[in-house]
Amino acid sequence: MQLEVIGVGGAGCRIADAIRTAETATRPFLCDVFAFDTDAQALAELESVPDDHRHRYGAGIDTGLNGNLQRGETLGDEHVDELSRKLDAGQPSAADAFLVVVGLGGATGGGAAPELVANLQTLYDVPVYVLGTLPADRERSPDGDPSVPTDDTRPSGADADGATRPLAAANATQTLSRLDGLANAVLCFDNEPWLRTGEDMVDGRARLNRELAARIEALFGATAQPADERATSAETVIDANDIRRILGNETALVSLGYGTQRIESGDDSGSVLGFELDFGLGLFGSDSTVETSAAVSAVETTVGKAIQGKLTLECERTNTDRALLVVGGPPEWLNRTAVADGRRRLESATESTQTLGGDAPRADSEAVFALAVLAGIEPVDRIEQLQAAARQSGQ
Ligand SMILES: Nc1nc2c(ncn2[C@@H]2O[C@H](COP(=O)(O)OP(=O)(O)OP(=O)(O)O)[C@@H](O)[C@H]2O)c(=O)[nH]1
Repeated sequence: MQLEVIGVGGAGCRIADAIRTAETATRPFLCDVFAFDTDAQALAELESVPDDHRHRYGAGIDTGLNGNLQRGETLGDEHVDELSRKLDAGQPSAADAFLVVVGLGGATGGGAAPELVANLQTLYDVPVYVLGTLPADRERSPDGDPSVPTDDTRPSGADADGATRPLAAANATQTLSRLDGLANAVLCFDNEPWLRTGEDMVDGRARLNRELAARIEALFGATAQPADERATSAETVIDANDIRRILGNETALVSLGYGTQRIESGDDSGSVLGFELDFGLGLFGSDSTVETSAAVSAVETTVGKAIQGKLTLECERTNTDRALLVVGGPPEWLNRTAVADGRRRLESATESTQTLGGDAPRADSEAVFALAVLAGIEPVDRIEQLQAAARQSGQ
């Protein structure tokens, strides 16, 4: 499966950048990655999006819209054709799906995303997903930078008690409601629980973006054709149709769970943990075998973390309509029975009757991972909290 990623606004572009960095040469899953922003400086600071795939729009706006969603929507409306045309610098028609990435609390990304999603839906015959971050409670400015003063012309103010800043909350709920019926699904990442105590968005965002990018790579990378034709094929392949079936096409909210465990391949003394010694065949070559108990335990542990650990958006697991489990890692660690048990465990945790599972062998990896996709998770407390914060601000 080939994914076309389009970041819009500061958060969207940084996360798109992190996704491109997370892609591995052995499992390419990205068609193109584009970054669109009104903020020239933020675009210049990206690391992996090619220069000719970065585009600044909105003449006369130098440092973003500072949370003014109305302006963002107007700009999105005015520039949507220009942004869509920019995609022709890549290969959008080869994409199996689009992923439009935005920080939902902002104005540039939130303002343009619904227009862009609607336009992509008319131009291409593949699903258009949104990956959106929810604003953190501790934010004091729309881009998460506490040093940026609040714009007094805007209808909001920082909450003394630390509750979600009403403007960011109002922007997020308004953009989510505009996306309803346009995006095939909205994958959510709630910034607040991922920040550490005392950490603000600017300090924490690179780490958060890496966490999120690892999950996106685990999901869409599982569908990639390995670059090396000799690579081990999956027992149960996950393809674009499976992803389409699970994410759906009714703007379901989606949360991702993830667990990973480094595998012990050896230590200085030459003894081997987890591996049965196989001197004749080369200790760590592809002929290495793994103790069944070690493989089963690694799969069980990562699946447990993916299902019961911290999600990108906390929700009642039993509310899930559809679910998918991907278990990946070196092929000799992907114990078939344990992977099948993991899928059943996800099915029972979510009580979903539509649960798929598959494996993603990665000969070059030193970890086993599990990714759980929970789709159709509404109602979600956190979204209701943001709606309440938005109402409180009269937005
Ligand atoms: N996870 C994550 N969230 C971010 C990041 N940067 C900002 N955010 C969040 O995204 C929201 C929107 O910020 P931006 O993306 O900078 O806003 P924008 O779309 O550029 O809009 P304006 O700055 O208002 O023009 C903020 O309220 C934060 O919640 C980031 O790099 N990673």
